[in-house]
Amino acid sequence: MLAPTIAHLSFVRDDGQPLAFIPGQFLQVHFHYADGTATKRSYSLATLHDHARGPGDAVEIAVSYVAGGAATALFEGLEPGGRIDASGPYGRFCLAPADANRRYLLIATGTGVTPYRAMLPQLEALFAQRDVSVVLLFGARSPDELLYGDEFRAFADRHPDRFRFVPCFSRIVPDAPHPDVRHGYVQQFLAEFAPDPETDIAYLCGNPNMVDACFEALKEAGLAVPQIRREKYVSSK
Ligand SMILES: Cc1cc2nc3c(=O)[nH]c(=O)nc-3n(C[C@H](O)[C@H](O)[C@H](O)COP(=O)(O)OP(=O)(O)OC[C@H]3O[C@@H](n4cnc5c(N)ncnc54)[C@H](O)[C@@H]3O)c2cc1C
Repeated sequence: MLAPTIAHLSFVRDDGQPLAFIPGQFLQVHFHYADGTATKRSYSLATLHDHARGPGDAVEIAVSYVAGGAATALFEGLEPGGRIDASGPYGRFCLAPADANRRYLLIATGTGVTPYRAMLPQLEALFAQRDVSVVLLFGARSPDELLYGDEFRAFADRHPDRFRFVPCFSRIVPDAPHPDVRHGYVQQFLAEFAPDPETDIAYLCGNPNMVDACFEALKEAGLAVPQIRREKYVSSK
């Protein structure tokens, strides 16, 4: 468990092949409702590619349990070694290396942060190539819901001039928080980072209300729509 109601699940393909994907993409899990109707749900790939080893990694996702949810029931019933059907990768919520931006504003709530975990090795490679910095604003209710928080903090400590990790807790703030911790919703703190159409590209991922609120705030700050990339976690049922 990554958090009280969020599981990190790791799979391998039946055929033993790696799943080639671009960080930011998702896969779709296929299953049936009790009446036999086919359905599917999407999950962002959280896998950290090890560039030295190549794309031979497990297929990792973070699943937030939704009360009464059909896919939630599927995952809850899954034993270690159990199998699911999935297809992918899909999606274009990916860093575009050709972008000439100087800063990425990466914004997420909940499991919406998983694409950014997958992007860390790519960002590290980018830091070596050009003068680019990153601010990761991550909204969670409480410290125990800060998924992969230790990994993001360690990455920020390794790249203090390039990567800022700003956890925003809406309900419970930790005792003796890191100076970058904020109390409130992510959209409340966007202005603090002075979004700038001359330098920035923003990525928004997770809760649809958060994505819409940040999208509007970034447009007001002058960013053009192509500078604001969005992935809304809506159920595809
Ligand atoms: C591109 C994309 C990527 C996604 N990536 C992830 C991911 O990495 N991890 C992840 O956990 N989810 C992710 N989602 C959401 C995921 O696909 C499912 O929608 C979610 O897991 C709920 O599925 P379910 O079958 O359990 O619930 P459903 O049977 O679809 O819904 C049950 C009830 O819960 C409500 N509901 C659905 N989702 C939520 C929610 N998030 N919060 C509160 N109520 C809800 C529904 O309106 C419905 O009333 C992603 C969605 C998209 C479109």
